[in-house]
Amino acid sequence: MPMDEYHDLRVAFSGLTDAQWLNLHRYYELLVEWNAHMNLTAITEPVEVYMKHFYDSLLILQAEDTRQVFEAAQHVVDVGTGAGFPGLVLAMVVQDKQFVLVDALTKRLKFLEAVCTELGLDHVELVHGRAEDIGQRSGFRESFDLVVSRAVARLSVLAELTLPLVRVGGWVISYKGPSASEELSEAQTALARLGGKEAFARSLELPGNRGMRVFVGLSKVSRTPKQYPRKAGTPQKNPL
Ligand SMILES: C[S@@+](CC[C@H](N)C(=O)[O-])C[C@H]1O[C@@H](n2cnc3c(N)ncnc32)[C@H](O)[C@@H]1O
Repeated sequence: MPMDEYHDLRVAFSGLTDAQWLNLHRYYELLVEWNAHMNLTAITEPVEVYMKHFYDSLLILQAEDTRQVFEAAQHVVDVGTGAGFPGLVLAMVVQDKQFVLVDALTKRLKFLEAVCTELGLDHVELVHGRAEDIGQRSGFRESFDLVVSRAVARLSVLAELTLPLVRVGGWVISYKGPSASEELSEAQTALARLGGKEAFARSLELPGNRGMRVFVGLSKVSRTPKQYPRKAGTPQKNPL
């Protein structure tokens, strides 16, 4: 990486310790290495990975309302984490919480396992499965303080994949883009049925014209009725 780009990145990530910075670097190397034989990310150029995956994942720590929710949470789950965004990046810089990373694809979990083992991230649990099934499982259902999720489904569907996992009083923070307000109006029935309530939509710019991140915060105000989530595939085929 050219020195000026390295310098700009170091400034963008200046809140990190040297150890965290080195861990992110190793994560980057493993991501690109594994990506050569499996589909983990379309973005591989170093600065773009750092900004669009790592920096974006950590943006939740920057706005006041999202940071407060995140800091108050002890037990966090990332639904549809893929190659670890945002959950694994957050776990690399925050050691005093328990993180669960869920994904439906085994091969992505294998990659995450390799990263966690090499970097000694023993506060991260990897769970293979569909959110619809995990949301009905005891030990997972209504047991998390916070669900985070990026690029998994529209809010009307995502609400059914995430709200059943959250305890009453907990939160879902979804990493959305400019379609957030449209998705929110489409999701009102789902929120009402699942015990969720729209609490905030916070927009932040990614540096260098890389687009806008809109965090949608949903609070869990009442228990989710037992029939939700419905069986795997139904939320997507027939959104509430
Ligand atoms: C487009 S990728 C996004 C990955 C990552 N969150 C990111 O932002 O780069 C969507 C991921 O969600 C997972 N996924 C989709 N539906 C799911 C479900 N119902 N339960 C668990 N994982 C799911 C997919 O396997 C995939 O890894």
